[in-house]
Amino acid sequence: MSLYEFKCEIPPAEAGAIDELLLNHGDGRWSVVEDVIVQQAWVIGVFEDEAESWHAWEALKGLGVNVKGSPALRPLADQDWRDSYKAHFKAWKFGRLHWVPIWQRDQFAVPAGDAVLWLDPGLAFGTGNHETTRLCVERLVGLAPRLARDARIVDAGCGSGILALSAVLLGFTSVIGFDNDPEAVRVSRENAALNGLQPGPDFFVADLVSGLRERQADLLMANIQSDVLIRFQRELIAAVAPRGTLVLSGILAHEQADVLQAFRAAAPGWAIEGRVLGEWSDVMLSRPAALS
Ligand SMILES: C[S@@+](CC[C@H](N)C(=O)[O-])C[C@H]1O[C@@H](n2cnc3c(N)ncnc32)[C@H](O)[C@@H]1O
Repeated sequence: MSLYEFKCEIPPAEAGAIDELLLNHGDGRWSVVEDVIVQQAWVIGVFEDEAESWHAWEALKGLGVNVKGSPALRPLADQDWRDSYKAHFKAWKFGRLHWVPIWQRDQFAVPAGDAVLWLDPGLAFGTGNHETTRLCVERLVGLAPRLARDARIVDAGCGSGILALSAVLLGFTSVIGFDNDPEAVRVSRENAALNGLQPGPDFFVADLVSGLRERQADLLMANIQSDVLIRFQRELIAAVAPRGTLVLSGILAHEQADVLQAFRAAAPGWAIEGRVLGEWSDVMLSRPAALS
């Protein structure tokens, strides 16, 4: 059976709002793909036939989605469907770390003194070409010099494993990652193997309750959407060790004030601050050594 890909460019500044609209509307056939390097964004849907594609397109326009240009519809061969995500992953760097698609391994020259994480995200989230991942990576790289090599690093909602694997690349030896999507855990393990990081981080299937139960992290990163972060704030806060840090991402810029307010109230005495990157933002909390 041939599937059809329906793709249309959207204004990049509206990508976050459109993503949220689709999430609220509950139509999982569409996704928003952004390339923050070339500043372009698209809505992409995969459908069983042409008629269904056009029907879904009309429904999408009915939601008031602002599009740029004309949509493109094309049949997908099985291999196309499996590989369509590859068009949206571009190599990028921060400091001396590079994140590079595995299919560029033969062409990519790693500059002397730099380190590279080869990634095949498959259908899991986490190429780094999204602001939410970049915000976390920048926090991780920024905090790394202040952390002991055996600091306990936790990547909650690991997606492709990019954050946990980056931590290993930075030299951390006690790293775990979990996700409630078994496919993400499979992809994370595969990415660990691609980089020869075996034994790499311990990746396992868990949600924020089971994954954080009785856990103490020196750095806990959770790039998950705002409502989920707020719903599980008790579990997230409880899993941070004294002097530890909690990095929250996946927060639309307009939601940041709500997340700051919720976590400030739930973690009195902790330092808290946030940054904004485009339409997205993060929140970082630092637990004091002891609460008076
Ligand atoms: C935005 S992706 C982040 C992936 C990666 N950590 C990154 O920074 O690019 C969020 C991930 O969290 C997972 N997730 C969502 N809700 C979760 C929950 N309640 N417990 C565990 N994982 C969850 C999703 O399956 C997804 O893989």
